Parts: sequence; structure tokens; C-alpha cells
Amino acid sequence: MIFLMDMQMMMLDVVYFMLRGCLRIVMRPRTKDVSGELVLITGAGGGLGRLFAQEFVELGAEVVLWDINAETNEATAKLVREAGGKAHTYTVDVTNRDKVYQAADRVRKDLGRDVTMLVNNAGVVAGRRVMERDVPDDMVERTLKVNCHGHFWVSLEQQLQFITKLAFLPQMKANNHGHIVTVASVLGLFATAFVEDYCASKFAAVGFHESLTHELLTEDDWDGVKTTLVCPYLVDTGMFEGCRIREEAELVLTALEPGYCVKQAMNAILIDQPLVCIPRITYIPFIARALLPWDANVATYRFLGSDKCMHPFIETMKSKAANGAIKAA
Ligand SMILES: NC(=O)C1=CN([C@@H]2O[C@H](COP(=O)(O)OP(=O)(O)OC[C@H]3O[C@@H](n4cnc5c(N)ncnc54)[C@H](OP(=O)(O)O)[C@@H]3O)[C@@H](O)[C@H]2O)C=CC1
Ligand SMILES: CC1=C(/C=C/C(C)=C/C=C/C(C)=C/C=O)C(C)(C)CCC1
Repeated sequence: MIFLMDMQMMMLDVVYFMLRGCLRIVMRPRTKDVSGELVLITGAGGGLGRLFAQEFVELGAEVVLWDINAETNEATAKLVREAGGKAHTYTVDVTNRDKVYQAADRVRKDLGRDVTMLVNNAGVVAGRRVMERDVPDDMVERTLKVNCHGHFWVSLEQQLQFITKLAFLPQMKANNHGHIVTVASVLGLFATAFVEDYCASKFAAVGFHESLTHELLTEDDWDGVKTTLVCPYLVDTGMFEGCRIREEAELVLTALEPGYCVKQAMNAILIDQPLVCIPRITYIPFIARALLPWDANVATYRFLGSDKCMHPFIETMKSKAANGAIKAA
């Protein structure tokens, strides 16, 4: 009897959330206020990280900028300060667990408050063929460490703060709010050829986000801690320079402007949306991957030229390495 009642409730929930999802496409829910939040962004010196910092500051938040590259990180801080915002920079390699914990401690001591929002954005790509042994083993490991393990060290540290709040700081428990943003990729939802290491790291980041989200939902005391998974298609930041699909397909699916990508991600974050694929059309291959037979997906990938989309990217990286623009293996 209880089982049947539970099943009825579950089905009502399913219908309700499906209807709500449809309604949200036409009627945007209210956005939350992030002014006064302390937002930590990893990879803040890079294309998307910098824009995230500027967006949050524009909305009245204070930002803590982490990057392995002190110079680009400072450049982001300068832009933020010029816009009248508050930025605090820390040179941190997110793959170094101990250094991450030390930096988190320093942030807490320096600012006298806890980080309330975290954007796990730092990422790398080798841009060489793993299966051809063009990528040194330590570079494969680095991709996994930055794009996946880093999320653990940075988030766990922040998560521990939330737990500490709940255990030791009842007034903060009453506030019960926070947000963990995982910047993954559409390549964490469906894969393409020649980027095995990158796809593995992004699929792992998606798994990390999903499990964490489920975990936060198991405790009522944590229901104010939100999560958002950001899965962009190719963005014009230079990270995947040269990556191309079939010319005709590019008319529908062009590389994203970094500013557009971050604005879309912010829209999702501000309404506590758990997942956003940018642009929306990329939900189709995500769903198709699960619904269509494998060979049917392969046929569409071939037709769209997405099976070989990384060839020109790898060639670009090779010539960059040959010109000394990036470090060769
Ligand atoms: N560009 C694209 O097409 C897409 C990107 N993404 C994801 O978006 C995120 C941002 O990418 P994007 O802005 O384009 O890339 P960028 O290379 O411009 O930015 C990444 C930043 O992360 C920093 N970083 C690298 N390793 C570490 C580390 N160990 N610790 C701390 N910081 C580190 C980089 O420093 P340095 O420059 O010194 O390496 C850089 O400043 C990444 O996670 C990426 O995977 C997702 C979909 C598409
Ligand atoms: C595989 C694939 C496609 C191409 C995807 C590409 C080219 C993604 C590039 C993503 C990048 C660079 C992400 C970085 O994190 C299409 C055309 C959507 C069709 C479905 C299958």
C-alpha cells in the first residue's frame, strides 16, 4: 500500500517537474541575488574564468581569483578593480591538494569569511593524439588531474566549510546557502575522436557534479547549497583553436563567443539550474547518444564531420609547438 502511494507521489512529481521544465523555457524564473557573495573562480586568468569574474562583480559579488598563471590572474583582477569590484588573487595549482588546502585557509584568514560560491573552471587540453603516443604520460595525467581531480580538492575544501558551518555555526546553518558550479563541456556528455584524455576528464567532472548534487539533496539542511553543471560547445577562447565540423553544419552550430557562453552560464547559475548545455541545440546529441543505437550516432557524427573535428585542432597545436608558441612535449 505504502509502495503504491509512494509510486503515485513519484509519478505526480515527475509530471510536475516536466511541466515546470517546459514552463521555464517560456517564463524565466526569478534570478537570485548574488551581491555580497564571495565567489571563488579557478582558472580565473583564462578566457571564461575572466568573464565569470567580471559578470559576478557586475552583480555586486566579491571575487577570489585562483589560477596557476599569476600574470593572467592579476590581469583579471586589474579589470575587476577598474570596474569598481573587489578581487583577491592567489596563485594556485588546483592539482596540488596540499597547496589547495593551504590557499583555502589563507583565503579564510585574509578575508575573514567563507567562500559562498565556487566556480570550478580551470581546465587544460593536450591537443595531441593520445593513442598515437604523441602525448607524454604525465600530460595525460595532468589533463585528468586539472579537469577532474582539481574539482575534488577545491570543492571538498569548500564543502567541508559548509559542513563546518552546519556543525559549528548555527547562524550560518540558518542562512544555508552556497553554490558549486562545475564547468565541464559537451564533451563530458558525448564524445568525439582523438581527445580520449580530455573526454575522460570531462565525463568524470560530470559524474562528480551529479553525485555531489544528489548528495546535497539527501539532507534538508543542505538544500540551500545549489549546483550547476555548465557544458559548453566549442568556445572561441583559443583553447581548441582550429577545431571544426563540416562547413554546412557550422552554419547552424558555430563556435561560441566567450561572452555569450558565460552570459548563458550565468543565467543558469542565477536560477539555480542544475545543468546547462550551451547552445541549447547540443541537448539533441546528448539525448541522441542515450536513445539512438551506437551506429546511428556514428552515422550522424560522420555526416556532420564531427568524427574528425579535432584533426585541424591537433594540426594547429602542432604548428604552434613548432613555432615555439606553446611548449612542445
Ligand atoms: N574553450 C572551449 O572551447 C571550451 C572550454 N571548456 C572548459 O571551460 C573551462 C575554461 O576554458 P577556457 O577559458 O576556454 O580555457 P583557458 O585556457 O583560456 O583558461 C583556463 C585557465 O585555467 C588555468 N589553469 C590550467 N591549469 C591550471 C591549474 N592546474 N590550476 C589552476 N589553474 C589552471 C589556465 O592557466 P594557463 O593558461 O597558464 O594554462 C587558464 O588560465 C575549461 O575547464 C575548459 O575545459 C568547455 C567547453 C569548451
Ligand atoms: C561530436 C559531435 C558534435 C561536435 C562536437 C564538437 C565539435 C564539440 C567540441 C567541443 C569542445 C571543443 C569542447 C571543449 O570542451 C556535433 C556536431 C555537436 C554533433 C554530435 C556529435
